[in-house]
Formats: sequence, C-alpha cells, structure tokens
Amino acid sequence: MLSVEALTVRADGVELVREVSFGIAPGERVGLIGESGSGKSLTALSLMGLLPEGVSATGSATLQDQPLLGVPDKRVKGLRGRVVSMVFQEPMTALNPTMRVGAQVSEVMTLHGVPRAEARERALDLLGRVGVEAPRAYPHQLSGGQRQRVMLAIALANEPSLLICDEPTTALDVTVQKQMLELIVELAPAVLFITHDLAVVASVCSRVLVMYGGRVVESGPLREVFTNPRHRYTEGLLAASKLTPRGTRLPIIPGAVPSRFPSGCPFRDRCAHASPACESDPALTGEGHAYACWHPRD
Ligand SMILES: Nc1ncnc2c1ncn2[C@@H]1O[C@H](COP(=O)(O)OP(=O)(O)OP(=O)(O)O)[C@@H](O)[C@H]1O
Repeated sequence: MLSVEALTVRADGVELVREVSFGIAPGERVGLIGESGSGKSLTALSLMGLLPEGVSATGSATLQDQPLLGVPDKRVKGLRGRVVSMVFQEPMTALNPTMRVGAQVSEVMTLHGVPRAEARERALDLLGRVGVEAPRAYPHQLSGGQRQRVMLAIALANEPSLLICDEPTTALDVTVQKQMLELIVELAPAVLFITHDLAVVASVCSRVLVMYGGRVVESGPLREVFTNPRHRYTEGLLAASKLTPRGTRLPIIPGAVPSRFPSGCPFRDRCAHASPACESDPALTGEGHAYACWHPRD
C-alpha cells in the first residue's frame, strides 16, 4: 500500500536520509526506530510533504498508487489528513488553543468537503471512541493524555489509509501511554510508528526498521530483529533498552493485566517465563511486561 523507494533527504547538499526503501501493507504496523538524529522524523515528514524550508526529498513514495513526493503543494495538501495523517509528540503546539476540541475535529472534515452537520456528528462520535467526553473543552482544559487523544481523533477524522505516529506517547506517563497505544492499535489503519522506545515498538508493531546515520541498517519481523539482531547498532539499542537478556528472572506481580502482543511475545526466548503462559497468565505477568513485554531488569 505504501511504497518508498530510495528516499533521500538533503539540506545544503548534505544527505540527512540516504536511499531509504520500505513498504507497508494494508493493516500493517511498522516501527521506525533509531537514535536521535538518525533521520526518522525527516523520513516521516517527507511522506507528509512537511519538510522544513531548505530541506528537500528525492526518490519515490506512493500511497495506494498516489505519488507523495515531487508533487505540487496543492495536491499534497489534498492528500494530507485524508490519505495519510500524522500524530506528533507535542499536541499543545499542534492544537489551536482558541478553538474547542470538538470544532477542531469537525473542521478537518469540513476542510475535505464533509457537510458541517455531518462533520459535527462524526466528530462527537470519534471523540467518544478515543475517550474524550468533553467536545466543548479548549485544549488547555484537558490533560496531556486527553489532548493526545484529540490529536488522534483529528488524525483519523478523514479515515486515512496510513497513520504516521512520531513519538506520540513520549511525553505521557506509563498508564496513559498504554491507553494511547491501545487506541492506536484499535483504531488506526496501517501505521508507521516512530520511537526510540523499543518496548513501545514491541507493543504496537509486527515489523521494524532500524535507522542509523540516515540509512535503514536493518529491517524485518519484530521478533526476528529483536531476538537475533544482525547489525551492531541494533544490538546496542537492545542492550541499552529495558529489555532483559535471556534467562533473567523477572519479578512476578500477581494480578497484573495480561499482555497484548500483535505477533506473540517477541522476547519469549529471552524471557525467564519462556512459555506461552507468560502471554496469558496474569499471575506471571510483570508490570512492564503487561503492556510491552519489556522485562524490568530486576
Ligand atoms: N531543517 C533542517 N535543516 C538541516 N538539518 C536538519 C533539519 N532538520 C533535521 N536536520 C538534521 O537531520 C538529521 C536527521 O534529523 P531527524 O529529525 O530526522 O532525526 P530523528 O531520528 O527523528 O531524531 P529524533 O529522535 O531526535 O527526533 C539530524 O542530523 C538533524 O540535525
């Protein structure tokens, strides 16, 4: 559905993203991980037609056979929000502080031609689905987590085929983060999920791309990449993450909520609870494990 070929992003003749190629199938959730400055955001912004001034992209990117690169601004604007949309880390800067959140959700629909009354009704429904029961609130009256839910509602309002998430939960506390990730999994169509948090990737994605120095250095099914990393950089990322090495004994927290994994626990063979039970038995589920299968280091 999304096909990116040899995407290269330059500023002042310097290549910031180099020859990046990947695809996303309908319904697929793909993680894009890598250290700060590796080119994740620029990759996403290229697909959205939102590169900063002085930065340009070459290569090709098509979404449902519609080109996203090298097309006139007006055409990209028509696709943005309707075919592909994005949720950013900081909702306060993306929301209009002077407008009620319900009106902000319906506005993105009317901008794409939905009649006002229908847009209002759909906005209420969508806000309800993301758990925001205050459509007449202004952004500053909501918590950070609620504002991010409003952003998700705005991003999904025109039923895009692809949702790009750039660190959408980094600023949220763990419980709120978990709820937000569950909503993304439940409501979004296909997802490109950018983060440097491997545990978050594990809870959302079934496939992962690893970027380093502007290139994709490794990619594959989540479980394969995380349990058998081929690139030294990926090994380093795993070692530095909260994932524990094979065989570490985990604290057991009785009564914790069972995990939800898109393609089975990706760390089963690193995990002391190396049995299917660790995915289904609440009594065996550690706190971190409960949502992301990350095993706290004791
Ligand atoms: N407007 C710009 N002009 C010049 N260089 C830029 C610009 N924006 C980003 N860069 C550079 O491009 C590289 C990739 O940046 P990018 O924001 O894509 O990284 P990232 O992987 O998303 O990092 P982070 O996780 O910190 O958001 C970095 O070296 C950054 O300094």
